[in-house]
Amino acid sequence: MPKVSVVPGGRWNRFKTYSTIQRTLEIWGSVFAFIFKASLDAHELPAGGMTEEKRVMRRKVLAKWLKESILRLGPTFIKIGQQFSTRVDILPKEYVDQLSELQDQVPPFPSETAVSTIEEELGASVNEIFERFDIEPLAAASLGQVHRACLNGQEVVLKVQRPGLKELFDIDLKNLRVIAEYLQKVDPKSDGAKRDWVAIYDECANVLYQEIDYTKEAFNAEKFAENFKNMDYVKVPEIYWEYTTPQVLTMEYVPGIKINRIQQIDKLGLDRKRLGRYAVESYLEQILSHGFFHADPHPGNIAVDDANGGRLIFYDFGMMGSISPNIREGLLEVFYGVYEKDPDKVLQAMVQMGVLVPTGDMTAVRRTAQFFLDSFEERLAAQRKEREMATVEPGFKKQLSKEEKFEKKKQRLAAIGEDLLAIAADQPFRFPATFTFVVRAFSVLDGIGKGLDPRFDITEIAKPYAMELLRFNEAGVEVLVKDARKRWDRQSRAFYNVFRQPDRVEKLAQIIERLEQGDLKLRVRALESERSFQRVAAVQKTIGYGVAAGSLVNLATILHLNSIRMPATMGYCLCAFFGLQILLGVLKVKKLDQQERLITGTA
Ligand SMILES: Nc1ncnc2c1ncn2[C@@H]1O[C@H](COP(=O)(O)OP(=O)(O)OP(=O)(O)O)[C@@H](O)[C@H]1O
Repeated sequence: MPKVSVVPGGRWNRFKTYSTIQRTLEIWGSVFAFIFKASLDAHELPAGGMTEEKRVMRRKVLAKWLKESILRLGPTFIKIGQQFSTRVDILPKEYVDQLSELQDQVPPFPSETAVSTIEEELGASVNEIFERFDIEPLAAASLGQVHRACLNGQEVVLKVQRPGLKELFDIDLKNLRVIAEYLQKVDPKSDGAKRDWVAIYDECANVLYQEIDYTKEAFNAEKFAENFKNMDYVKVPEIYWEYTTPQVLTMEYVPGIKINRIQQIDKLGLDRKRLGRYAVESYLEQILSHGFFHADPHPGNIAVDDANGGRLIFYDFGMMGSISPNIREGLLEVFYGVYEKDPDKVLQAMVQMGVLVPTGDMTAVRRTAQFFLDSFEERLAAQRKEREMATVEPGFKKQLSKEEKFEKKKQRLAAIGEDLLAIAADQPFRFPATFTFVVRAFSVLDGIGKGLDPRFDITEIAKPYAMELLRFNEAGVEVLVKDARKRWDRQSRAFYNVFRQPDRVEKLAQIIERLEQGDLKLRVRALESERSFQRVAAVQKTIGYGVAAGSLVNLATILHLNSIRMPATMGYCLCAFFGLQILLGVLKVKKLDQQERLITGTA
């Protein structure tokens, strides 16, 4: 049996060696415990009946348990958990919140192990290489730890990887692949491109293996630094390539104050508002101009110092995102569409980017886009008003009561509920992983910005900056030229149409004639009936599973009574499988009923 050496720390750290079987059992133990807890939550009715609040509370408790299990299971799961903490498209909010806390909670490993890794990788003793080497680590992280040293008179830091990671990843990922394949089969949303668990697994595995090669991180850091070479408000530590290997990364020591340490930033006398603006602008620059962005901007990875009147220091380039030029152009087009409050422009850009797949019924999508553009505008106006009030009357903040919030939510749902359900049924949106990282980056930035300046408004900073990019950046100019061309085409078409009116009347008459003759058919979409059919199908399927489970339990019992053990056990197992399907079916029907109640306003 292959043995893997794992370092001390949590449960995964307790043993020096780990067998594949032990590790597999540990992983599956946690998986089954999670399934058991989740099904208990789904079944057990709390006192006083189930309410949305109680459901959220149960999800919170389970999500917390999951986070703790992930920490017990160690690096592979922590890193995958961190990746999932961006997937608002896959996980409920409570899970996303808990998984976002998975940073920097990993214990360090013995410094002697770090020293022997450095000596093995660099081929000499630390005393020979460095004038000084700090045995006490500066920081510990999930995949490695950071030590300070002095090299040829320069202050440097060395990021040293935990030993045995590759072997641990190999075992863990084999097990995770089995889980992904199972989810692919049982998740009703995993058909086609809707939620491809195996593809998600492949993506996670790929990112993980990339992260344990520090030469890739060094390369990313240099590319990032090169992109920002003309902007002195961004600092990236310089790489010492001669002392960098896949497991040891040596770079310039750039101390700074973490961007969420407000008091310390104030002590340095830095302009917090300006730092918040820099953070947003640097991200717009990365996403819209460079197409290469830091995909993990948590406050541990961004610091500030007082050089050049206050600058941002970026650490950790293990997880970077790339955006192709056509997506960048598409994003600028979306932005331009939002700016112009034109839903067609926004949708067209989304189709071009492959985020929206035109389905038969695009009216629901268009109406929803219009609705969101209007409410976005409304929200901005309300915020503007609130700010104005706050200047006149310091401390003013309009707080909506719980009832008011609920009423607003109900009104919103009543306005577009039907369309949202149609979109949910057609599933025309595709959400590539890169986008989830972009969304996550901006939501983290929003948090960072609000910490720095309570009046921080990401949209206000983004608007003029993105408009500038639109005017001066190559992709932006392309967007404007395309738009001008489209406007010109529309105007010339309108001019041409003036002379084509008689033709059109003739065509209309022909269509009416064909309708009368039955050559043409109108397709009418009745969303209510579609939903009813969906419910009937779900009920029918569940009844089918019930019949199968009932027959199997009878058959297995007869076999068992006649001491035909093996087939009887198989019968019981199959019966349990069908039982699980019944449970999933019942949950699905319940969910459909709940949606229906929301939409008809009978909730
Ligand atoms: N060049 C540097 N100069 C000064 N401090 C540094 C430098 N690089 C890293 N650090 C410190 O070490 C900490 C951990 O570094 P880093 O985030 O790169 O590690 P990591 O293993 O990639 O972490 P994780 O993957 O968990 O985010 C940083 O938050 C920072 O405090």
